[in-house]
Amino acid sequence: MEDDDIFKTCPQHTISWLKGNITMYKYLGFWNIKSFHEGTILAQKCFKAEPSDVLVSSCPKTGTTWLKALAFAIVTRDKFDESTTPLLTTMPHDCIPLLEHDLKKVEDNHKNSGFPLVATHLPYSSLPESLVASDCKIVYIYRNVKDVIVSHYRFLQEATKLSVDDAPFEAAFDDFCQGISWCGPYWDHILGYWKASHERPGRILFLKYEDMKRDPRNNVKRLAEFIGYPFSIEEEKAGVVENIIKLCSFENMSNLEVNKSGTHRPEEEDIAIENRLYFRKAKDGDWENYFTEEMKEKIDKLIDEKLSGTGLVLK
Ligand SMILES: Nc1ncnc2c1ncn2[C@@H]1O[C@H](COP(=O)(O)OS(=O)(=O)O)[C@@H](OP(=O)(O)O)[C@H]1O
Repeated sequence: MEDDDIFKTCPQHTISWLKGNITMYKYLGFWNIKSFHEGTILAQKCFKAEPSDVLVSSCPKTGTTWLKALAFAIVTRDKFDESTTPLLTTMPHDCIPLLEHDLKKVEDNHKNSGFPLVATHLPYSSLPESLVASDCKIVYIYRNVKDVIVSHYRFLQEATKLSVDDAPFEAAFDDFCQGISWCGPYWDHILGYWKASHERPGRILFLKYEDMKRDPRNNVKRLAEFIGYPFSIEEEKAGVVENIIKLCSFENMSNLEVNKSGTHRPEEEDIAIENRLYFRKAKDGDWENYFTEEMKEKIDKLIDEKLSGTGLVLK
């Protein structure tokens, strides 16, 4: 089937709380805008994984930007230090190519640079076959569902330049609960990777946003070790772990000029986003400022049902 025919026949949803500014399509079980689905199809057809690839994966609004910054700083620390790293002048999303959008850049890296990091928001079931069949390492970050709902809502509301009053949170919450969110259903996205991690132990590292905030040192060390760039004893003594944590901290990143005034993908009208929108509050529990008691009960019940027996906690 031609790509255009696929999108004529698959379910679509024009987001009412964004005044119809965004239409999402449900393809292979997950919601996204058309251009990212098209990029997915291309990656599925063409991408050939290399054993050295390290996939940095997430559902949007779960800590992707932070994880990308950390992974980039870890992998490039032999080349750059805190005063020379590209992270000072380039926003983290522009430091790691996105599989479903920047395939050519990923392929160039394979040929020319040996840079191992590849980012994706793809659900596990949509990953290109060669990647699933390979032994590439996958790092997956996730976050409590209530803060993801608020982060998702505020990001799209700001990106579409609507005021909070013009974009009712209740409708955004209802869509999310129906699974209609960027790369949603959120629970299915996580469960795909979670189940795969049990089928292939040692292949997928799960990092929880809240755990990383509570204990960045241990989690950054786990990350570095897992992706094959462990810190030496000398590096630890010299404070390299702490320096990377500080460099990638919300406080530091959100105050860099590039992240205050730059734009991500400025040349692409449909997805150009001001960098500052990727750095909002980074507070655990901001959901309490948005949720009614009823909403809290509804999402807790839904997540209990969806994750029952899996061992995952998303509250
Ligand atoms: N460095 C750092 N440390 C901790 N937290 C950070 C950092 N950078 C971004 N953020 C917060 O992450 C939330 C955005 O999630 P994502 O980066 O996954 O968004 S996206 O998928 O890339 O659009 C969003 O959370 P909310 O503030 O709750 O909306 C960002 O503020």
